[in-house]
Amino acid sequence: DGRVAGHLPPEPPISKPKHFAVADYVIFAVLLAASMGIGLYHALSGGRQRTTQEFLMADRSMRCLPVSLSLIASFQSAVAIIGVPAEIYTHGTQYWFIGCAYILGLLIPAHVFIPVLYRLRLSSTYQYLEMRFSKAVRICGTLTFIFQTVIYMGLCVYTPAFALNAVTGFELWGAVLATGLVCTLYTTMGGLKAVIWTDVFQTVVMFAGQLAVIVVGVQQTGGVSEVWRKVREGNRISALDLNPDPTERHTFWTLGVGGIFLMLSLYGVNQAQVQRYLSARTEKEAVRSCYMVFPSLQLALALSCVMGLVMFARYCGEDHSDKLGTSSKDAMVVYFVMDMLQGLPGLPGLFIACLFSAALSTISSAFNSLATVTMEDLIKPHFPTMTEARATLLSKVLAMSYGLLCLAMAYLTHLMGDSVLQVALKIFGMVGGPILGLFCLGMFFPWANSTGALAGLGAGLALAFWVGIGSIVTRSSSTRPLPPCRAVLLSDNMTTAIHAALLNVTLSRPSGLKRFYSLSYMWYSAFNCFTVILIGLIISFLTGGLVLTYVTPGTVYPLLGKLLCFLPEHLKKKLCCRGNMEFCTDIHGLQTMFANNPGDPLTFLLAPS
Ligand SMILES: O=C(O)CCCC[C@@H]1SC[C@@H]2NC(=O)N[C@@H]21
Ligand code: NA
Repeated sequence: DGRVAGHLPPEPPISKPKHFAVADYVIFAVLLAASMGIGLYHALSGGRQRTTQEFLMADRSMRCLPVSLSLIASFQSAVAIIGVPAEIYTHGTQYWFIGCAYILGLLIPAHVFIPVLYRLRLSSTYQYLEMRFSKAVRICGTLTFIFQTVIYMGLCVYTPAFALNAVTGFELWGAVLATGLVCTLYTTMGGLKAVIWTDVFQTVVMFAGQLAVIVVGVQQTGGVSEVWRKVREGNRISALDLNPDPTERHTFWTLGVGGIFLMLSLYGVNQAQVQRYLSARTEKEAVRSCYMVFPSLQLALALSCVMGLVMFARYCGEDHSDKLGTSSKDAMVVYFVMDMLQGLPGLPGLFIACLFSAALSTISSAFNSLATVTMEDLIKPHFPTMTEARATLLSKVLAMSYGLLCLAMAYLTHLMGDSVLQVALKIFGMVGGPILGLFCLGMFFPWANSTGALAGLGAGLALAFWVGIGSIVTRSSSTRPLPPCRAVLLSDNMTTAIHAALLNVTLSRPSGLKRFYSLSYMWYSAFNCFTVILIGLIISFLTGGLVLTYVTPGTVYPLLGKLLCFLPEHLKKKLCCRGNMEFCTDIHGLQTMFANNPGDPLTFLLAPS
């Protein structure tokens, strides 16, 4: 075709996207106004947010559809909208395998965590820790959650503003302030009802914005087949990578298995999600809402991955950081969107609305849950006589102050690394993992006591931060990006020769501590969860033996009984896991058990100290 091998026709020069048209600002303003409207509506309707039951728990009256859309919105923010396409653009579609983690990652919360937590009729999920262990464990759990959420919130506020500013000069702190204030206002006025219904609206806007970018992007890149060809050429379609090496950043194991623990820490025990489950009118509605999350989460994942592929087909993996003034691929995603949508009035505004919807719905969930746990776990226990009016007012003041605090945190997270997706996943792994471990220790190990729980949490967090900070400091978590697709077109045998040469260059395998730091951050949740459980059991054993301490009814899940469900009933009784959720829950029952079968293998474990 007249082309000399190795020379491709030059890519059309990308013109710097223009600033926004009026229509774009109008769409963005409509989003903020609509969110405010929903907040105002819930402030003036229903019980007018006069009680904490309504303000923090939506009167436990919600149906499964809004709850499920709100569950998606909580952990699908601008970080995913921008970070996932950047991930796919740079490293290929390996990340898409995290979708496999959504199956068990939602089934276990639906059938293990929700039944236990719903039947205890909690407001804060950390009340569970006091019922199962002690007040000290509850306080530590709450403080850990607050720490995690404040940092995560900062990241969620900063991401859209930073990316927009890098590409379009969109006023950075003006956007952060506008987002933060609107969000604080409607959350403070309308409580959980407003947060859930604005989440529903914002999730719809989020999907619409991503779809628009994909449709326009495919059309402007020459159609689906052209996109597919370019993506294949640039080998961005990753094959199933079964490499068992835990330091390999993204493989089927780190995403599909490690991702399950990440999902459990978010959809099983995270206050923002548990509060939504508890706001459902019945346990069945709560379980159904958890099931309904699955298709929407897969859709969200697919949209952001396809967006990354279309972006790759457009720019072929080249680096345009010179035009952007920043090397982060996250900013490049916004550049791609503005490049696609410019000249289509209103569409850039739709994408901005999509970005800020994703951010708003996560930030509002975050600091509504912060206000709830601060109120329920840290304040109410010390002021039992506080009147409803004062308690609700205080909750509103808390929501406001957390909103302002997150603006302050915004900048800190920017320093944590270049890929926002990676920073978010690390935060969840480092802090969410140990909290998950604490709940698993309580629910599945009746022998664990509060000393063990505290020691386990402490060890888990210490190890988590050692690995996490270590990986950031030694920058051992960044992986080489795949080559752009404009690599010189080589004849086949030349390519094979080069691959062979590359393969026998043994990559410098990190050893010892360096290898420890290069553990994939997708394993942080699992690794930290198991650390908490292991240390928790050992310390429990050392501080009280495996004597069964009194366990509050309903706080233990008969995991043993369920796993051994194939055993005949009398054997299960011997293994001391009776019926549903009432595992050896009363001293009398314990003594009866001794009396009935003195010789059984477990008795010495249960002998009164
Ligand atoms: O988007 C964010 O704010 C956080 C990044 C994604 C967090 C995890 S990834 C697995 C699960 N699926 C989601 O959509 N969010 C969570
Ligand atoms: Na969101």
